[in-house]
Amino acid sequence: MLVLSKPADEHFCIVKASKPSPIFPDSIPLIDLSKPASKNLLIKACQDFGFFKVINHGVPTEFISKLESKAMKFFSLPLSEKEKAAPPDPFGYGNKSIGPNGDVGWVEYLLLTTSPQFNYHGLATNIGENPEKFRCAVNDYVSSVKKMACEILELLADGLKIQQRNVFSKLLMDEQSDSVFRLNHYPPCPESQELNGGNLIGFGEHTDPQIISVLRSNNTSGLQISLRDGNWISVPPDQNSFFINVGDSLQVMTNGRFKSVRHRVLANSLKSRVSMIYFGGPPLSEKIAPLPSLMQGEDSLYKEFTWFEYKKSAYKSRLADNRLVLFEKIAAS
Ligand SMILES: C=C1C[C@]23C[C@@]1(O)CC[C@H]2[C@@]12CC[C@H](O)[C@@](C)(C(=O)O1)[C@H]2[C@@H]3C(=O)O
Ligand SMILES: O=C(O)CCC(=O)C(=O)O
Ligand SMILES: [Fe+2]
Repeated sequence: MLVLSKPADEHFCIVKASKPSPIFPDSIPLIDLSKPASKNLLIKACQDFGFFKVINHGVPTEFISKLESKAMKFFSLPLSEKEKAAPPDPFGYGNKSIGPNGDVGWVEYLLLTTSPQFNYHGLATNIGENPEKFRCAVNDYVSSVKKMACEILELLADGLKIQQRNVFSKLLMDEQSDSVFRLNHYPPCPESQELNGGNLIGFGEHTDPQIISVLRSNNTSGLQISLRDGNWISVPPDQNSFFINVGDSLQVMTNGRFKSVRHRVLANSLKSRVSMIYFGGPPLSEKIAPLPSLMQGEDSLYKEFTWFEYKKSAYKSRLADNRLVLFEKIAAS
């Protein structure tokens, strides 16, 4: 449970929506991974939105429900217990505070690395149940979701007519891949309804810095994506599907052809939301640059940098900052 000393709106950011955010279920691209023709739809979705929903994804329901119930069990522990796995520096339990630079939201979370070298010491002992079982549930889920993410990345490489089909997926498959896994819990916030047309922020607007993010939530709404015109649209929840975000690194590798999507989560006044997100990232030493085969006749829009450099810079930024700006080449006038 989140415990507050003052009313929620004095702690958190309220976003004013002049009119209720539209829900456009039909406009969110839907990709059926069992259909080979999905390739072209995928490319279009990454160009137009940087966001889409996948069905027939092959992730066993059992892995999803097992991990979700373990996550719920963890989040329902007394705060003093959960805090034994805190602070998130960067991995561990976090509550209201997101990142090191003052961002806050109506959320509590567990942030974990997917690295096999990571031992759950100090974290798992405080996870509220058998640490080995928890670790297994995370590993089963993450391996399966990573496989799906790699399939999507290979379809994308194909769709872009890149010869090396695994040009993106190999970065997630690399032993040194710097990928992250996050469990978020947004408790219901009854005050959120009384905020005079405003909405309490659960997770503030941002783009994900990695290559690709795979998000699954329970059946509670809250996720919104920003369209190119700046309008926010609500994403209807669907616990049987996955939502995919293009991350900043994939935007750079495609020289801006694919767009990393700005998104946020609003607190729900009645229901609690639980989400599980896999952030597929490259090894720290990997150079993030537009692929030469996508650049025929084009100049790179970005300066050269490694994932380590980008991550270091991202972790100095606020959630809502446009982190890529610092890495853009200034266009010659
Ligand atoms: C404020 C921050 C939190 C964040 C690191 C950052 O400095 C900027 C990006 C944030 C983000 C967004 C996507 C993922 O949830 C995350 C784990 C990531 O890699 O970048 C978070 C970071 C975090 O919560 O530590
Ligand atoms: O919890 C969610 O649904 C999304 C959270 C998110 O965008 C993130 O953790 O980067
Ligand atoms: Fe995100």
